[in-house]
Amino acid sequence: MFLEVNNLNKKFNKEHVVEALSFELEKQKTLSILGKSGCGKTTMLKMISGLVNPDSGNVFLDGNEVTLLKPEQRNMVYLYQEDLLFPHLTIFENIAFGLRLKKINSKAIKDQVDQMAHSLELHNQLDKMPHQLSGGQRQRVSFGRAIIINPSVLLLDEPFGSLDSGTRQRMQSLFKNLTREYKITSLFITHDLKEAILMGDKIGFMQNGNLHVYESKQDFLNDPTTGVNQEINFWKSLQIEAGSELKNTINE
Ligand SMILES: Nc1ncnc2c1ncn2[C@@H]1O[C@H](COP(=O)(O)OP(=O)(O)OP(=O)(O)O)[C@@H](O)[C@H]1O
Repeated sequence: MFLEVNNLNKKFNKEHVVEALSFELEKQKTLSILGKSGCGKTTMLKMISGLVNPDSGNVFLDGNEVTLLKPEQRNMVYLYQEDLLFPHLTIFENIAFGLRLKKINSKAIKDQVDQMAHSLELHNQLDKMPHQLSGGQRQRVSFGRAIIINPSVLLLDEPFGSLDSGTRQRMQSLFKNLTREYKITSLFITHDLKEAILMGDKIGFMQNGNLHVYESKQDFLNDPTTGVNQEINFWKSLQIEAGSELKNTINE
């Protein structure tokens, strides 16, 4: 398996935030992760990326143990909602940043940034500075900057949480296309049920520091312990209400 997480544990003071957490993920798949606020999702991503050390447990990437490697030695990128761009660099240079660190030649950098900017529909924005872009455009730059260095795993912590619903939908389909084009493996934390279902090849639900990954999306939808049924029933009841209101209007 490409990413293997074995029995991770983390306590902060006396609080057991992540407990006996294990799961696996195939290459080029996206695992959506849902779970209540405070259940340990961010702590889990930070341990996988190396930003927080686990008390015990192991992380394997492509068969190699990375548990105690520094974040920059893992080739993973952790991306969160308000990921900041470099304010003094143009959009081109923000996207190119990781390639410049790798000392790639200028012609190859230009080609790769141009291709990425086209995929992200940012090709007319490359000369601007970050403060001249909208929130959704800035979020796309963050993605471009993360993906262009070809990370082994992309760790996304509610990446679209701050966007309005229209922009969020466009970002979801853009991200879907990017995952295919750039063959991305990712963990995708979200509080939005629909987004989890749309974005994930698989769905995991986190509770009390533990993650359960379902065999199929249907298995997740069938599990009464997640509360997902209540949400679906709520939307269904609205539909029924809207339908009967429509009928009444027609009959009046
Ligand atoms: N550095 C820290 N020191 C002490 N406690 C922490 C630390 N980081 C996280 N916690 C605690 O661990 C628990 C889990 O936090 P975490 O951020 O992982 O949750 P989450 O599931 O990502 O929540 P949310 O959905 O609200 O972002 C919380 O009770 C939090 O207060």
